[in-house]
Amino acid sequence: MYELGVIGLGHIGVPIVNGALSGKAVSADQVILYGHHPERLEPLLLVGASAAKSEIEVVSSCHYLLLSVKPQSLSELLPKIKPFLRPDHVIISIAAGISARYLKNALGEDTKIVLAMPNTPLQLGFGTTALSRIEPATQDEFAFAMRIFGVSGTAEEIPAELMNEVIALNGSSPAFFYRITQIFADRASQYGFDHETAMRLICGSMIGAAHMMLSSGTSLDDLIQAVCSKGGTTIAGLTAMNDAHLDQALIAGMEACTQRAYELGK
Ligand SMILES: NC(=O)C1=CN([C@@H]2O[C@H](COP(=O)(O)OP(=O)(O)OC[C@H]3O[C@@H](n4cnc5c(N)ncnc54)[C@H](OP(=O)(O)O)[C@@H]3O)[C@@H](O)[C@H]2O)C=CC1
Ligand SMILES: O=C(O)[C@@H]1CCC=N1
Repeated sequence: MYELGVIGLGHIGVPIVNGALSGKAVSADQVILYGHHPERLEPLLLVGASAAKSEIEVVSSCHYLLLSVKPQSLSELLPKIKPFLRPDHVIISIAAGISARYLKNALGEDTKIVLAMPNTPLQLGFGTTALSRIEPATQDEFAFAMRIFGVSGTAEEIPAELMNEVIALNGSSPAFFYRITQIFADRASQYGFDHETAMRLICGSMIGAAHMMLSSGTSLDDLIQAVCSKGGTTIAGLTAMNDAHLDQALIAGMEACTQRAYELGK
């Protein structure tokens, strides 16, 4: 019996397994994998994980089952695996919008579930994952899931009712931040900066600002004030951004992200 089985090894599945192995949350000989693209599994097999020939083989031979397929693939996958589930199985689902109710309707009322929303920076050890324990999964089982993600960054327990809303905060937000950075970088290149220099300056400022927000003990208002010299450049920039409806653009993005999660879970 393997401790961790994984079905679906794509953009996020592979880095989750990589991180869990290198962070020693689970040992490679305790991991069995099944994905549609065998070449993506190869680096994981080289370090000692096992490959299954089917979804059923994974389910039949693991305790924790990480589902990292797209939400749209679950309607086909869940009925396939249901006959092979045992009461001790713990399903760890990272599928955006897929609630515990959806999973229990498909797999059975007593299914042990952990919902998790990770993000891709976990591939560099800077992930932030939000997790929720669903009864009857035990605290020890939840702790295992927390470790799987926590070794690749940080892991936070959140209420299950907020799993869709958290996607805008961590799951999808890296892409929002990349897009904002792209806008800054494109403008910087028009000013004459080479791309690499601009990226170092912009991203370095983002990292510095993030540290200030998390560790300086100063409120967001006071941090903003400290940058805004009276009559200076920052207040001019912020005023123009506010006049161009920055708040509305970002809030609309968050709302569309959350709305899509609810649609995917129907
Ligand atoms: N990408 C991200 O940043 C994040 C993604 N998520 C969630 O993670 C999940 C995966 O997303 P992502 O990695 O981006 O998607 P990908 O499409 O990159 O990966 C999913 C993989 O699962 C494969 N797959 C589908 N059905 C099966 C099956 N029955 N057996 C084995 N493999 C299967 C797909 O193969 P095929 O190519 O044939 O479809 C694909 O390779 C989604 O539910 C998403 O909501 C959560 C947080 C962040
Ligand atoms: O875009 C998506 O649907 C997934 C979920 C969060 C990040 N990527």
